[in-house]
Amino acid sequence: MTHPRPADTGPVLRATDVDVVREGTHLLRSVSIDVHPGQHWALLGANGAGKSTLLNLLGAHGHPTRGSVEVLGHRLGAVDMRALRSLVGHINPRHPLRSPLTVRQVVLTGLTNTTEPVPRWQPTDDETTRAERLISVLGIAERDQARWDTLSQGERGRVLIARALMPQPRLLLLDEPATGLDLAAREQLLTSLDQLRHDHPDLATVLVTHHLEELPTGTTHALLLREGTTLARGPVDQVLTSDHVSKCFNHPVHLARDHGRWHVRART
Ligand SMILES: Nc1ncnc2c1ncn2[C@@H]1O[C@H](COP(=O)(O)OP(=O)(O)OP(=O)(O)O)[C@@H](O)[C@H]1O
Repeated sequence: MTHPRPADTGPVLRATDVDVVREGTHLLRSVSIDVHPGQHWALLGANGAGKSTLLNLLGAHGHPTRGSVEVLGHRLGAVDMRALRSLVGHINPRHPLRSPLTVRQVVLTGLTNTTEPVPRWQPTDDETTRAERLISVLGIAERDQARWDTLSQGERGRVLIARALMPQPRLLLLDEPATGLDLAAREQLLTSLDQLRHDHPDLATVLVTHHLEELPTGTTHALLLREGTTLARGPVDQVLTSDHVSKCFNHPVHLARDHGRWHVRART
């Protein structure tokens, strides 16, 4: 086993002909994806299509049954998975924090990769400035000193994105980040994601959702999964068509894009 260091060139993610079989069932079948710096992928599919299964592989949380997965240039199976995971910004929506930390303290725990602050550890001035900048980009600057247990679900989601970005990962994985948010919170989150992508042009992201309305305007590519197989994959305007989305969700829909955002309605 080697200790991984992020490779500087090539795709940040490469999955090639991946199968995942659990208890005799194919959860993924021959799925491939290459994600390069600066690309922002949407992973779409109906309930049970295999999105979370694929995202877990891409975040080095599991191994494929067949095929290969390379994360930041390191092939799963040949590196220390825990160390590799620490290089990927992966957000756990059920962040298991118990103590009443402030927004800023939670964001800073992204540097120590711990839930609670490490005793006697102090951030440098640069690290504190970066935390402040991320808190501002994520639109939660007024809540900087608010305690975690007083935050709304939408605010917590944005704190966790800022936390995941503290170690300056080259890859950010987002699993349904807008689930449960009200209209304003969802729109603030999407604006923040677009701002983030603008500020960090080399950052790559993969975002899972079933709702096309929840895609940020900066989405560049999409992979549509249906029953564990790839229905379409590539640049977003080629993949997100009414025909593909109707097949993906097994329901006739009309898809439109307006001011960079997508809207879906049932076809009559
Ligand atoms: N360990 C397992 N053993 C057997 N089947 C599993 C296992 N884990 C997941 N599944 C099944 O695999 C399928 C894909 O699950 P997955 O969570 O990846 O789908 P998803 O696209 O993320 O779905 P959702 O949109 O509902 O979150 C589902 O039918 C699920 O029930």
